[in-house]
Amino acid sequence: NVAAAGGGDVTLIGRNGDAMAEMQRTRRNEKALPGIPLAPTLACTADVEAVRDAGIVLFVMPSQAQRESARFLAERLAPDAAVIVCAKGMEKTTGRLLTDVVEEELPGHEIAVLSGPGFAADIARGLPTAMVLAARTAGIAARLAQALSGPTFRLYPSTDRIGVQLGGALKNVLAIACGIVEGAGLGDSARAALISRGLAELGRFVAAHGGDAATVAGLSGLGDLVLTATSHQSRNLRFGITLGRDGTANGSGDLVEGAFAASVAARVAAEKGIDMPITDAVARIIDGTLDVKTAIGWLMTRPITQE
Ligand SMILES: NC(=O)C1=CN([C@@H]2O[C@H](COP(=O)(O)OP(=O)(O)OC[C@H]3O[C@@H](n4cnc5c(N)ncnc54)[C@H](OP(=O)(O)O)[C@@H]3O)[C@@H](O)[C@H]2O)C=CC1
Ligand SMILES: O=C(CO)COP(=O)(O)O
Repeated sequence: NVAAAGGGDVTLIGRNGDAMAEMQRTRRNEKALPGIPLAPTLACTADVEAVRDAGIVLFVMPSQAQRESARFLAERLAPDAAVIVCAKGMEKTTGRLLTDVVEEELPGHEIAVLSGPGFAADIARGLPTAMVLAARTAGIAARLAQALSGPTFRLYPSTDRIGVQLGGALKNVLAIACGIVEGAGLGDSARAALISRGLAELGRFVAAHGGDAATVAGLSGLGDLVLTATSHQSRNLRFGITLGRDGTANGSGDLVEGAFAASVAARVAAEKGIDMPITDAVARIIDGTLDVKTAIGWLMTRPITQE
């Protein structure tokens, strides 16, 4: 919707033929964006061949579907098409960054990443939103940020693809942690502590992967963490609230990217020797090997160190 509102010629390709035909006809997506009109210039189709004409392709499918989608589209993309990863996560089976995964499947294409604070419904309504577009070079990032920005959607270019995408992936884990704190009734002070100590461990994770730790203080890091740790629009926060309140959180049917990211980040952190106590606790609470009360006791009684 945003890209279309910015004046671009935009086609939304989905795999469900009936749903795409309905969206094209009614100019609504009542399931995902109830009551919000689609931009008049947005075309909706299930015909994947439409991707052949695209100069910029946004990959908005969930993290764990990025590789198979890239593989499926490889033969259909225009040779000079740039791909922008919009999912927030890491590949669960390999622990790899999504830009690396997609690059592996689509050699020769520019692979960028879009991340930061922005709920789909807010963006589609035309509420003011700012996010980050990270690419391999400053020139490519500036070109893509310019192409996708519009009057209500402002993109800041960056060259830190690692920091930007890990900010998006790990803020989901920290949003789950903040939800657990809320659901368990542990108070606003605990949430503030989690946000700032969570940001510290996110910075360590980014630096260990070769990204810029300073990136986490920006939109895709602190910005997105503040949004999803405090707004009940966030699926990750809601998942955490249920977990903190009921001790388990099965079956909302929502996509909860942080549940995948927690286990993969905890595993990678253990392998690389990165200190990630909050992420580790969230992963263990989700897999049922740690209860919330024990986790809090464990986090609070760790050795006292410099902030
Ligand atoms: N929603 C939001 O506010 C934001 C979401 N994101 C990120 O965007 C990503 C997607 O989230 P969101 O759109 O909310 O998720 P949804 O679950 O709402 O939608 C996912 C879409 O991806 C499609 N899909 C799922 N699996 C596949 C597959 N294997 N191949 C092709 N298409 C597939 C689904 O198709 P179908 O309908 O046919 O099942 C559906 O249209 C996540 O990584 C999320 O973190 C980032 C910023 C904001
Ligand atoms: O990433 C998001 C907003 O920036 C969406 O968050 P949730 O996936 O938690 O709903």
